[in-house]
Amino acid sequence: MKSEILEVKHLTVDCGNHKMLKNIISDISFHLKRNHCFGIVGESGSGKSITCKAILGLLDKSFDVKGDVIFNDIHLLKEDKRKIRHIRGKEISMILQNPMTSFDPLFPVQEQMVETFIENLNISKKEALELSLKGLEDMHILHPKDVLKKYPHQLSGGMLQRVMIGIALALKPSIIIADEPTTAVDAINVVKVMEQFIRIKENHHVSMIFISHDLGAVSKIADDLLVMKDGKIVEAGETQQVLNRPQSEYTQYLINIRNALVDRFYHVIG
Ligand SMILES: Nc1ncnc2c1ncn2[C@@H]1O[C@H](COP(=O)(O)OP(=O)(O)OP(=O)(O)O)[C@@H](O)[C@H]1O
Repeated sequence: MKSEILEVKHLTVDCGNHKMLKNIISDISFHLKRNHCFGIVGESGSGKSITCKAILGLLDKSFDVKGDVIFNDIHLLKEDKRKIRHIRGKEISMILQNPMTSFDPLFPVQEQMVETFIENLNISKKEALELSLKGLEDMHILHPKDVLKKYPHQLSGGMLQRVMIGIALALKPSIIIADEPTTAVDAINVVKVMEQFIRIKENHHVSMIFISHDLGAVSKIADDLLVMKDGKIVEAGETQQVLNRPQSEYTQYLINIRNALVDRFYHVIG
């Protein structure tokens, strides 16, 4: 078995038509090792989300995607849509920035979890119900039976995100892609959501791509790091090496921002 579970080779994304073509991602290559966490960091607009959407075939026709994305010997950019949909549901789970957009506001959480599990795991309704409860228990969510009966708007962003992580994990994917999973979460829940991710990394056999503009958050969890700016790779390497001996001015700038924030935090709390 290869040590890399996902390889991205020379990924390039352009947007628009022949009259006005805008390059968004330029020649990105990296690989995700099995049971490792790969962090992608960069400021807003650097191309982190478009990179992940391109990998998963989630970009619409206005985008032109070139390069190779190889998951377990399957060339994702060349496969037919049905197979990709199956891989996306079962093998690669994505956790989005805003959990509210992942749920249908009209149905209680339980119904949506059960439906997702039946569709992706081919199990009975009773088994799907049991798995829903277990999914929330695994996330250390208190009163899981009550939470299951709630509609999405009755839960906080942080709670919904933890439900989302519970669903993603219960599907037992090979890869989890988390795109800024703490953006829509309040400060107290950010810690809880980060704890869940660190626990997942330690206890579950899952490979992960963790995307954030926050170098501090990424560095807590990622084994390897890729720094992006304007759709290009600025720097890549083992996380500690990148943090301790940054080779580019831009990475140093991100480290300085992070250090200034930490200093300010300790100043405020005395
Ligand atoms: N639908 C679109 N059409 C055209 N350009 C787009 C579209 N979506 C994103 N872009 C452009 O692609 C570039 C990368 O955007 P992307 O959302 O990947 O950045 P990001 O690093 O994920 O930032 P953020 O953290 O704010 O989401 C930006 O310049 C953005 O303006």
